[in-house]
Amino acid sequence: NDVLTVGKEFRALADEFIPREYQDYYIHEMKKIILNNDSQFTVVIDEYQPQSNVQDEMFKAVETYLTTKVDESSVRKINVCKNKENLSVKLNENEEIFDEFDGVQVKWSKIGSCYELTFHNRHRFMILESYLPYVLEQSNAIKSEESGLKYHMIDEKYHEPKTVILDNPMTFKTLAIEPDLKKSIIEDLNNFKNGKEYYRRIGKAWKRGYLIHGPSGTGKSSLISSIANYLNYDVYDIDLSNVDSDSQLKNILLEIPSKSILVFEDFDECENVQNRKDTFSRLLKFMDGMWSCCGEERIFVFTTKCIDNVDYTLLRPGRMDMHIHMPYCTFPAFKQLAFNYLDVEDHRLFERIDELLQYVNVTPAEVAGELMKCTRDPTLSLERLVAYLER
Ligand SMILES: Nc1ncnc2c1ncn2[C@@H]1O[C@H](COP(=O)(O)OP(=O)(O)OP(=O)(O)O)[C@@H](O)[C@H]1O
Repeated sequence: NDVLTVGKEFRALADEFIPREYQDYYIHEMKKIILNNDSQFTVVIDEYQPQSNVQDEMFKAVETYLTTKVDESSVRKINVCKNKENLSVKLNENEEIFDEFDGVQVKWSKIGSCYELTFHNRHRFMILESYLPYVLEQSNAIKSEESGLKYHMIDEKYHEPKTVILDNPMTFKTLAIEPDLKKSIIEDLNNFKNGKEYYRRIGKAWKRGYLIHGPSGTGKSSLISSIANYLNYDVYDIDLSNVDSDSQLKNILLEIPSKSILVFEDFDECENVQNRKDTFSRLLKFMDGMWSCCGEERIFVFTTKCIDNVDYTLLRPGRMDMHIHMPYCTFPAFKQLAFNYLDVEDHRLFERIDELLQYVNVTPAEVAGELMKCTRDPTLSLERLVAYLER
């Protein structure tokens, strides 16, 4: 209607001022301008979250996604940057990239420190509901394909985390624990992974807390690697003993992206007891409070060698979603290790080993160590293990 009204007024003016032969051309062009302005919709994605210096997840995702879309031949200038392992091409300021999704054309441009996404108004719903989630998904896929899972160590005053590729092949297939326990952990992870709607409905942050306890060598770290490999999440190992202020802790936790496992290993073994208690109570407040809503899809893992050392506040119902006890080696766990290391599913010595494991406290790490000594001769290897257990 607006276009029609303006069009009529324009024709009246045109009759007066524009020669007849040019009138149709001008009216046509003007309608195009009005329609264009009226029908374009722009989504702006800022680099930083409001009032903070934390880089926005969506911004990072767009940046990663667009590296695969930059057509070097069509832009005037490109930024090539070394991003840890590889070179990547970035969209330069004021350049544009066109993309197509489901038959819909969209335009990305970099304006200052923002990305702008422009498309026809009538696709607004589809872009917000499908295209942007698709960009996020693609960027996650690109990231994990590019580099594999990462292990980040965060300590000492948190400047830059030290990052290495998580190259631990431990999975739930090779992890030696009681089959029922394994099953219940996998079920819990599946429920968590598919629980977005559920967490939203019950009004809780989409996170899960595991307390893993057991003596050294029972596989606490191996379990964490299995979880990371299963969910395809990066691991952030956080040393609480070096975090000494509220804002430092908040910054650490806010910087960690979603789809991450935050590990607080041996959190009860900090030398400075007071420091540990303070940081720990802040962490619990953070987990309970509004800050925990800032990042989604996060798993918090606390490990300890001795649950008796753990403060009651952490054990209270509702704090940790699951307490996982990693025991000394049981017979089913041994069978898994024998299969992993010797490729043996049954053997005449298994009965004796089963008997011995009922009263010998030996860790899976020790059993694995014994089995590894002679993998080419399973019988000899098992005989050595029997001798070790008897000793
Ligand atoms: N349950 C297990 N299943 C398979 N391998 C295991 C298991 N437990 C230990 N191992 C083997 O022993 C090694 C050491 O175990 P791991 O580091 O996971 O134990 P941990 O409980 O985290 O020990 P710590 O408390 O000293 O950190 C692992 O790399 C793995 O090879």
